Amino acid sequence: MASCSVIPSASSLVSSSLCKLFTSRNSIATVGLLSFAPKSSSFVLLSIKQRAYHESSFRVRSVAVPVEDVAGFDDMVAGTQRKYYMLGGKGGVGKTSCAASLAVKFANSGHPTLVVSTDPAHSLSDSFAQDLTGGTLVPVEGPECPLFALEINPDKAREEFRSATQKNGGTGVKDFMEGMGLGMLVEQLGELKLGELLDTPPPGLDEAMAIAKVMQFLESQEYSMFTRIVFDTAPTGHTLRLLSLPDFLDASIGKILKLRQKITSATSAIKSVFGQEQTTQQDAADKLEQLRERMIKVRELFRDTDSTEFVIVTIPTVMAINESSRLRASLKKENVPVKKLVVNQILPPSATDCKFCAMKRKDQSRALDMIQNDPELSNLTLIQAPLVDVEIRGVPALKFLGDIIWK
Ligand SMILES: Nc1ncnc2c1ncn2[C@@H]1O[C@H](COP(=O)(O)OP(=O)(O)OP(=O)(O)O)[C@@H](O)[C@H]1O
Repeated sequence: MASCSVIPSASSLVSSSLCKLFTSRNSIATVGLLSFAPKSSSFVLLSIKQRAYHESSFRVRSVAVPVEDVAGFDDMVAGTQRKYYMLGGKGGVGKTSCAASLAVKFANSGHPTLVVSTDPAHSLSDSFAQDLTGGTLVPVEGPECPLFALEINPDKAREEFRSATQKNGGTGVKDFMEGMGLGMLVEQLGELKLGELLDTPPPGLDEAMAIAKVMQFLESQEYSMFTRIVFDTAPTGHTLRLLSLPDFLDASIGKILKLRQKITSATSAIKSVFGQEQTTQQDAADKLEQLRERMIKVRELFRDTDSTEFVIVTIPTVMAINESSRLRASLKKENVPVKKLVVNQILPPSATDCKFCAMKRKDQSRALDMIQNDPELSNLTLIQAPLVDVEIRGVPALKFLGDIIWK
């Protein structure tokens, strides 16, 4: 009977690829093993073994895959000037695992590092197996240099926008325009799409606000120690909307503010009579201006080739590769620097293959060929990451994955 290579036999374990997960005395470790049931032709979760350990450590079985491609980690780690890495791609391909493993690797290489999730569906806490929620910087236990994590709450960011654009909890364009002292112009401003902008904040805004918030944090002295910032971004669709958002906001807000300026200067004598109201209007205008400036900073950050790199993460399937190709094309159009493509969850090589694995491997190999022939992807540095047989959770497991991917 063909054996399934996803479960390496004991003899195939290579000592250098063993990962030690440190657990406290008598702790419970859960190890999930994937196996193949030839008769049912499906993967089954063979066993979830709960083991009580008296030792202070245990070993996770893992596959040894030769990684020929080099990620250029020496370049990534060189220098102490601050660098930003944004990891993005299709949903579920392993963005969080790759981002968290990169952050651990940076921290273990001497860089005080911050890893940030701007994905509305956060999974950093799950990935690090620590509670990182709360919207503030939380220290991650384990790495040699300080590693902090931050899960930005997109609802809060959205709320901030609403409060900046809506006066006294009111809704709608009219309230807002009145709040800005522009009530009389509501009818004439249809072409600015203000309704869309103010009532339903544009998609991508929460992500942009989240990134802006991080940059705000980083400007303060308190956070100046971080030399590497790793972003675990939301799936492709959000990223694309995020990229086009600053221009949209810049244009819309810019027009509103210019208009307001004109009217304010023309009627300043009358306005000064309403001292209090003018202050409120000024507050609203200041907040909008601040938002516009932040969005411009986000746009600049994404395009700064000296300090920023966007890393695309994918899996070897036709759908994921097609999406990555479109993402790369959009990033190129927006002048966002991309050099690397991580192809995650590649089946490890095997001398003996079950039918399912053989088919799967063929399929993956076809998908990998697609990358070689894709005009958007073929010139990127290809980093191949294996599918490992346990879920990547916790710092030791992330270190293990990071040492395979980031070389
Ligand atoms: N190389 C790998 N080998 C085995 N499992 C993996 C690997 N990479 C990721 N996984 C697992 O795949 C699942 C999804 O990974 P992850 O959360 O990193 O993806 P994601 O792209 O961030 O997802 P989302 O788009 O939902 O945020 C997780 O259970 C993770 O442990």
